[in-house]
Amino acid sequence: MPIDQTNAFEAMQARLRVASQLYGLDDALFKVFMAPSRSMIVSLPVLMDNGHWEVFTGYRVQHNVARGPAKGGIRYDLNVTLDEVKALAAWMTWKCAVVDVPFGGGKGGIVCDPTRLSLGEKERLTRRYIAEIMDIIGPDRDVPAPDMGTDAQTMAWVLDTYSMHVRRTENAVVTGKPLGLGGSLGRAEATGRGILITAREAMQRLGKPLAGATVAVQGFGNVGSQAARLLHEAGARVVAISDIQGAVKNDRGLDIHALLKHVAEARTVAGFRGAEPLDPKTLLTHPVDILVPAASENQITEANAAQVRAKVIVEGANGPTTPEADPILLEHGVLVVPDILANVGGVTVSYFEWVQNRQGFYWREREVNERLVDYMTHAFQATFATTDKYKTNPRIGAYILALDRVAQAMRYRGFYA
Ligand SMILES: NC(=O)C1=CN([C@@H]2O[C@H](COP(=O)(O)OP(=O)(O)OC[C@H]3O[C@@H](n4cnc5c(N)ncnc54)[C@H](O)[C@@H]3O)[C@@H](O)[C@H]2O)C=CC1
Ligand SMILES: O=C(O)CCC(=O)C(=O)O
Repeated sequence: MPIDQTNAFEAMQARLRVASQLYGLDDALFKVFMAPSRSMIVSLPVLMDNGHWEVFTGYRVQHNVARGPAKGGIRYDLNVTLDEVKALAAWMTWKCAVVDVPFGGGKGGIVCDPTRLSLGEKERLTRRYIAEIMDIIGPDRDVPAPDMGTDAQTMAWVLDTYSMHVRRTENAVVTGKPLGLGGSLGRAEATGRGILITAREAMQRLGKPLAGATVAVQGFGNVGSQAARLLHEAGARVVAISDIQGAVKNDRGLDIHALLKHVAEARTVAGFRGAEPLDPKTLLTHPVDILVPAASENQITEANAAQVRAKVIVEGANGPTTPEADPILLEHGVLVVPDILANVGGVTVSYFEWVQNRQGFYWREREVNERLVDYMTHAFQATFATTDKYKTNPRIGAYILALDRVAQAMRYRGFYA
């Protein structure tokens, strides 16, 4: 039966099906992996600044916890659906296994437009959400983190609300916190740093240096802005960037530090003086060596995949490529570093943050970054070794690597299928 290409959960299942068949996964485990182990839907009444009550819908999904507590971000966005959160939770299971950190997969979301909430409304919404999902989260159960529309301040409210309920300060309940509350050095830029690490590895596979390579980045939030900055600092030439409001280009290379200053004030890349405006629709097909989709799902589709001119795609976003686009990119010789490998930098440093909270001993930034390079280069090598072993593409290689590790944990725990 054809799948709905724009349904993120069906897109995850489609890749899982291919990987499971190639790997020879038994039917029972396949069925377990095809559905999340727990989905919670909560209704969140919030007193708005205008004196009226709004009722928001929130979700927390735990896909699999065989390897450890569920781990994954919280998304605030109007397009959040249960199926999207189920997909994001499953991707967290696979990511944590690919990079071999001892977590399962979880994710949360609230249907809201965070740009239209005041700080106070956002705080009340976050606190109500955490109070509602209180029973299923915790340092040994499920550890949230930031995702689209949430940030370190949101995580501070998560920590505080949870701590008020358990009547002690529990900073390991959430990661991506401010530094002064037990956050880790390096977490804010970790997903971007992971993109730098995997982009360098991918270019090396093509026998090309990263320095001098041209780059286009879709999305200039937490992930896209840090990826652009770090790639720029590593000597790559970032020539095009877009966000939800517009896009800019400069063939000689954008000055990313100046662009960051502009965005801090203007809240968009549009209007940046050191660049020309670009039609945002053409960002993904801009002629570059490396394309970094770092915005949202379903951006590279059957409709535009053949026009992609990049040699390498490093998927900063979760699920930016639809299943139908995969074979088209492959046919055109584009090397895709899949999301469940390319964007694991965030969860890896979240793991380091959780370890530091539990140790009560904090690491230097250099130690965090060196460990991140170590974890991610291992994950990259293991993914490509699996890809070669199964004669498949890197996305399916990453799924096979992950499901092998999760299946092994399931069997150790007594799931003898
Ligand atoms: N924050 C994190 O640590 C991690 C985030 N991710 C994924 O990375 C992606 C981005 O997340 P964040 O940077 O945290 O979100 P964010 O909310 O900080 O930034 C999102 C950016 O994408 C832009 N954007 C949204 N739709 C767009 C479109 N259609 N075209 C161009 N730009 C668009 C927004 O304007 C904004 O600049 C998401 O898929 C998220 O799940 C993955 C791993 C970790
Ligand atoms: O840092 C984390 O725990 C998870 C971040 C996240 O939501 C993701 O990797 O998609």
